Amino acid sequence: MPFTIAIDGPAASGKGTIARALARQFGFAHLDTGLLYRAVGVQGGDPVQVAQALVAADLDRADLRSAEAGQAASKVAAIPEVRAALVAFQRQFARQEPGAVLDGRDIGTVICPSAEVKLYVIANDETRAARRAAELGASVEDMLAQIRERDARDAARDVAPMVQAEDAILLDTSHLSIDEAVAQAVAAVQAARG
Ligand SMILES: Nc1ncnc2c1ncn2[C@@H]1O[C@H](COP(=O)(O)OP(=O)(O)OP(=O)(O)O)[C@@H](O)[C@H]1O
Ligand SMILES: Nc1ccn([C@@H]2O[C@H](COP(=O)(O)O)[C@@H](O)[C@H]2O)c(=O)n1
Repeated sequence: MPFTIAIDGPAASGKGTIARALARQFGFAHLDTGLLYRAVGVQGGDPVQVAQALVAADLDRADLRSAEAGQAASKVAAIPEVRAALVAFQRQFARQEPGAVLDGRDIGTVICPSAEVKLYVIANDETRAARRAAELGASVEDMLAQIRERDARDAARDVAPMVQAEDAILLDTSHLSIDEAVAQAVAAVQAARG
């Protein structure tokens, strides 16, 4: 049986950093599911048709990490038919042996509700904005406004809103270095694996 790690949380909280580190540590595959919505958001045209036609190669576009792609993603992510079109791809990915790490907003609640480990990664708004600003070379004020707008939209949508799964472990990275955050996540996975 594949071992699945589901990591959710708001923008720039450190989900992807932790997910990549766990995948490396345990030899698992990793999917940053935000890339699916970013790829749909940047392509233009009818988002539902774009989502239905999405292939893995679409996730390799160089412009998907931009702040604009993030904003576009959170708008198309509120469309139920877009989300429905992307479910099979994510669940198929999660079925890999020996395991997979998926990070996003609804992995522990909707995509992989039976995941062996669920983490909900948070950090305070100012910390997240500062980290994202440093990453993208943008202003902290702009990033703060954008992540707040995105979080509000992601939490308020009717279908698969961003919410902590009841059985998810809360990991607040506000005052943790990357190494400290990863160490806590590794410990949670090791505890679950026995
Ligand atoms: N504990 C930490 N301490 C300092 N910087 C961190 C920490 N965790 C992550 N970062 C940095 O913060 C930025 C955002 O992290 P990351 O991309 O992992 O967040 P995310 O939650 O996956 O974001 P998104 O939801 O937008 O994909 C990156 O530049 C990353 O290197
Ligand atoms: N499982 C997911 C993953 C992402 N989204 C939406 O995509 C936006 C971009 O995601 P990042 O993780 O790359 O920041 C995000 O703001 C969500 O709107 C989603 O809905 N579900």
